[in-house]
Amino acid sequence: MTLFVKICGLRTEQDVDTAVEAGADAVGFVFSDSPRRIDPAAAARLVARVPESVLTVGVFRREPLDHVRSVAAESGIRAVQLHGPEDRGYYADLATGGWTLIRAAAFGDSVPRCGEFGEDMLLLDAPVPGSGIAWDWSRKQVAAGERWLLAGGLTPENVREAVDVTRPWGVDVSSGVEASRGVKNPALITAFVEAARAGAVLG
Ligand SMILES: O=C(O)c1ccccc1N[C@@H]1O[C@H](COP(=O)(O)O)[C@@H](O)[C@H]1O
Repeated sequence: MTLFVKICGLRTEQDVDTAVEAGADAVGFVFSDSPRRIDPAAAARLVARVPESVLTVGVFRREPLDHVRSVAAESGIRAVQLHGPEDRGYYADLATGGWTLIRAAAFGDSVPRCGEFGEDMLLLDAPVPGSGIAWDWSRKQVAAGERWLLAGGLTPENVREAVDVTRPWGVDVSSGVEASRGVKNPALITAFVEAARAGAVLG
């Protein structure tokens, strides 16, 4: 099994092409308040460049359901990642749209289980998403074998150790592959994907 790698917060053609060529499994576009925010029309142009084999993910934080549906439809993304307090009804509604669902839970929340809200993947993140601040990964609460992604403060330098310690199904990064806040560095994207998969022993 290969480690699933998602590169998030992409805003340019070069970002997308670099992530795809590096072998990322998923690319993310942020549609909520963030230095990485992108509008749905611009995202649609980038989504069109992404091969079918790579999952396109829209990232939302505390947005109304109708807004998420409308942005997801306009941009053409295939997965929705939610960072808010959405309830099971919210997930059930989105599931009818056919999107792959990713539920983000902050470290420190009650012990999360992948699928308990109907999500397809669970993302265990720092309390402030997209901050680039790492948390104590050794205290991760997700059971081995679940479809979960580790996120929060990952970089090309620390991702290997983080994977060895936590044995996630996948990893997700934004700040750690940037030259400055909101601006990706292609060399760091490539280095991150390579480092994440180098000698991985997965649980
Ligand atoms: O990146 C953001 O600005 C963002 C905004 C709102 C919700 C989620 C956001 N990013 C997610 O945060 C983690 C990665 O964070 P880091 O920068 O690598 O520490 C990842 O799940 C992004 O999708």
